[in-house]
Amino acid sequence: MTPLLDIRDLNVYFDTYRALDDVSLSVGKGESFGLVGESGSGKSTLLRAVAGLAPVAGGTIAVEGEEIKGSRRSRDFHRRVQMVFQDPYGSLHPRQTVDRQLLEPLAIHGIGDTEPRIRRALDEVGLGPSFRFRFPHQMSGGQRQRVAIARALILEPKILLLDEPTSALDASVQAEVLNLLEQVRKEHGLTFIMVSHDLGVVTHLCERLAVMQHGRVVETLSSTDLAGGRMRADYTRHLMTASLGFAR
Ligand SMILES: Nc1ncnc2c1ncn2[C@@H]1O[C@H](COP(=O)(O)OP(=O)(O)OP(=O)(O)O)[C@@H](O)[C@H]1O
Repeated sequence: MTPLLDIRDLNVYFDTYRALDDVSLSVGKGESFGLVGESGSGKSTLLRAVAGLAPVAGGTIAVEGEEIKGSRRSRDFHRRVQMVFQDPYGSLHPRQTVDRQLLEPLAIHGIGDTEPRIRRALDEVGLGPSFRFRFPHQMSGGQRQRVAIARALILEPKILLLDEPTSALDASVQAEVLNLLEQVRKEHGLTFIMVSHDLGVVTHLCERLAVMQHGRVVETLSSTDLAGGRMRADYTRHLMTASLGFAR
């Protein structure tokens, strides 16, 4: 079966620094796939390269078997693939209401029925209509991230690229937002590729994961194998031992 997202031999350079070094991975439809690895290993760069936000020097990215060419992403790409960033304060416009921020993608894509869509999107992320005319600074971090998720979902994409979506939030709010993500994934049959430095979060939410080190994928394995200590690479074992609560 054609993978929903297929990445082959991807290379990204920042000047002469090789941030991604021949990275290959495939993610199937409806799968929840994690990216883990130490800081600077290239996890965010991989998501950003898929989204057209990092300079790809070589390799291919295909969505539903169709190769994505160049650095500019088409409207069609954005209907299929959306990204949620770590810091919703940075990703939301500070001087626009929630309503305006949800309307924008609909307007860009020429989608009508905006009223019910905006109401539904807010409802889906657990925010009532009273949030519609608030500005980002009038909401908590968790509520802002819910708006960012609503904005990503409003175009009904197939793939969500999640870059540490809860790491800027308090521990109690993190769990709520992770549960919300899991719920919307199941309801919409979405495919997730999620970066997290928290192995506990990744094994809980993702069925499979890739372990990255120095811009390379050192190992791809299932969460069950990771939790059961059935890894091949020493680095994966090291990462797991270093992750508090997973030491064995
Ligand atoms: N725009 C950029 N310009 C120059 N170097 C960059 C840029 N973005 C990332 N890098 C470098 O590429 C490497 C990989 O960064 P990346 O953000 O992908 O790591 P990461 O695994 O997501 O780390 P973290 O968990 O800390 O977010 C790092 O050495 C980083 O300094």
